[in-house]
Amino acid sequence: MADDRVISPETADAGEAGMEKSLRPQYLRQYIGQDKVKSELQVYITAAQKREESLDHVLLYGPPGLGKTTLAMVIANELQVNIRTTSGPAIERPGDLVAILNELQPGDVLFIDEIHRLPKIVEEMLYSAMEDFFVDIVIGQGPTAHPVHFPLPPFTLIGATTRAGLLSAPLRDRFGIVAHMAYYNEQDLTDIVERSAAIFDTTIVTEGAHEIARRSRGTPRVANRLLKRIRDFAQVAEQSAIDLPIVEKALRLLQVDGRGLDYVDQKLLRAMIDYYNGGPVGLSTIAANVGEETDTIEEMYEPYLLQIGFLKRTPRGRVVTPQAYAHLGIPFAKK
Ligand SMILES: Nc1ncnc2c1ncn2[C@@H]1O[C@H](COP(=O)(O)OP(=O)(O)OP(=O)(O)O)[C@@H](O)[C@H]1O
Ligand SMILES: [Mg+2]
Repeated sequence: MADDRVISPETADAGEAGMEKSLRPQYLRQYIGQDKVKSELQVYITAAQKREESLDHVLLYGPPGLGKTTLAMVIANELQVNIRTTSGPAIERPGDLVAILNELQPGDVLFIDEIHRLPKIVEEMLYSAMEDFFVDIVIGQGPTAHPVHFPLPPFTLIGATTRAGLLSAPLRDRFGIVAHMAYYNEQDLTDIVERSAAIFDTTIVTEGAHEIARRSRGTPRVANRLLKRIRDFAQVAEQSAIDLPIVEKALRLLQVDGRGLDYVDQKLLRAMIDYYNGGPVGLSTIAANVGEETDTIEEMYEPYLLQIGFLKRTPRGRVVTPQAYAHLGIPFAKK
């Protein structure tokens, strides 16, 4: 069910992945928002360049679609080095990691997406690679097996994760730079929509861009996807520019409400209100009610609802807030 949601923060398909590539900013100055992360990175990048050293390892964490992969590529561009991209689940054995590390040139960036999903033995091998730029591997089997010390060029590991909490302490501690990606504010998202529209060669009025921003759940990936859908609506309506009425009409048809909630969010909140008087309700109960996995609720639906203050976490479970009642037009009775 989650896959067909227009406001899902995850990449939908290969077509969307291609579109994202064309929309990716290349340099820090084109990267909109995340000002704190950007200004810190700028300092570290400049310092590393002055010392002619590799940049410290960087951990990027935050919800899906906020620009972690994009930022990793931007960092490599700023450093003027190559980037090698892989992901935690793709590196199955220590040998896979050695093969990747072996290809790195001094100063290169190795980007490991979903780094919390690295197999344990691979992760342990990464410790010495990160800290002292070597790995010890065993070559051969049985009586002929012998350890080999394998020096590596200095490199920068950039790890990305949506779940920093799932990272082991030894791994987390080896990142000199830890950057928390925050949800984007409306102004930054408006700028992102306007920038993307320009790349698509589409005219959009600022009120239209702002309306898309308001309903994008603080997430550039969602903003770009909504823009693309709305652009189709405008095209079919033979409208040369995207204005506010066409944005509103399209989002009504796409069932994305004024705060960016869709039918699943609404169903989730309403089930909590109708059956549990607004909570507290346990995560597994909520999941059963909307027919989703608990992980999906925790990673994809809940963060935004918590962020905008529609849900609250308490020791006894999740609670629907008065703001959510107001948004849904349901009278809130104090308990
Ligand atoms: N700061 C930004 N400025 C402009 N566009 C951005 C920015 N951040 C992200 N985007 C756009 O949003 C899309 C999604 O970004 P990206 O793939 O980097 O997210 P992510 O955090 O890696 O997501 P995931 O957790 O799913 O891997 C990209 O196509 C990019 O164009
Ligand atoms: Mg990514």
